[in-house]
Amino acid sequence: MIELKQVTKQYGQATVLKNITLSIGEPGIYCLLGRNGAGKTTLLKSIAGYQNITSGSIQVDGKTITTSTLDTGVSYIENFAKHFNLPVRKLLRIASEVNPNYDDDFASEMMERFELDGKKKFHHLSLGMKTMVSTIICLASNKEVILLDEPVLGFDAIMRVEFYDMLTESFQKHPRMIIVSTHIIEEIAKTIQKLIIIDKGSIRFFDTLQAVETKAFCISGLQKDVEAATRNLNIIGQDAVGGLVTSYIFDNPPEQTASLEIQPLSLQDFFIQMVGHKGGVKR
Ligand SMILES: Nc1ncnc2c1ncn2[C@@H]1O[C@H](COP(=O)(O)OP(=O)(O)OP(=O)(O)O)[C@@H](O)[C@H]1O
Repeated sequence: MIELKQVTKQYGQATVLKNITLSIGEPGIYCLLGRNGAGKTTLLKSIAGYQNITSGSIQVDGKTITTSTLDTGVSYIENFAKHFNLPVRKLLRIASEVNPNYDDDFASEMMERFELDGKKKFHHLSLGMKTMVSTIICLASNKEVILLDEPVLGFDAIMRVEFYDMLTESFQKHPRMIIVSTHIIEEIAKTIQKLIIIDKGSIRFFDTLQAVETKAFCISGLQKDVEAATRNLNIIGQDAVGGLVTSYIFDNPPEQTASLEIQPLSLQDFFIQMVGHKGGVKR
C-alpha cells in the first residue's frame, strides 16, 4: 500500500507537489501521466525515498519513507539511470546478491530476449540498451513497488512493444504495484489498468482505464442541443467552431439523438482535455 497524506514538495519558492493525498492499494500496472514539469519525477522520487518532501507523509506498507529509510520496499528507475561502469553480467550479479527476492530466471530470460551482451560494460551500451538493463534489474528485484520513470524514452518502436510485453509478463508472474510514467500515451493503454494524471503538482485524475473507456466522450452539435444534453454532466472541456460546439465529458453519455454526435474520447484526447491549458504550465 502506498499512502500519501497532504504531500507538499517545494524547491525554493516553487511548490512542485501541492498537498497530494493518494492511496494506491491494489496490485496493478498504473500509468502516471502529466505534462512536462507537472511533478511526475518529483512524485516518484519522493515515494522511492530519493528525496525528502517538504510536508506531509509518505508510507509504503506502513513504513514512513524519507531519505533515511532503509529497505523501502520500492525500486525506482529513472531514464538515463546511472550504474557503475561494470560489465552488465556483473551488474546483474550484484543486483541478485543485494535483493533477497531477485528473480534470476526473469533477468536471464530478458537479457536473452533483448539480445543484451552481458560482457559489455554499462557505459558502452546504447541509451536504449542502458534503459533496458536498468529496467530488467528493477523488475527482477521483485520489490512490492516498482517505479519506472519514462522507461521508453530511448526505445525504438519494436523495443517499446517488447517492453510493454515484458512489463505484462513480469506483473503476471509477480502481481505488485508498478507505476510507469510516460508521454507515449496510446501505446501503453493496452498494458495498464489504472491511470493517475498529475497536473501542476496536483492529482487531477485517479481511476481505472475502464472508467475512461466508458465515461469519456465528446458531444458535438448546435450549442443549444449540446447544452441541453450535457446540462447535468461533468464537463471537462469545450471547443467551439462557428456555430458548432463540442463538449468533452467524463460521465455517463446522454442518449444519442439525430442532432448530436457522440464519440468516445481516446486516452490521449482525454488527457489533453484534463490538462491542456493554453500558455504553458503556470505555477
Ligand atoms: N532539484 C530541483 N531543484 C529545483 N527545481 C526542480 C528540481 N527538480 C525538479 N524541479 C522543478 O520541479 C518541476 C517538476 O519537475 P519534475 O521533474 O518533477 O517534472 P516531470 O513531470 O517529471 O517533467 P518531465 O515530464 O518534463 O520529465 C519543474 O518545474 C522542475 O524544473
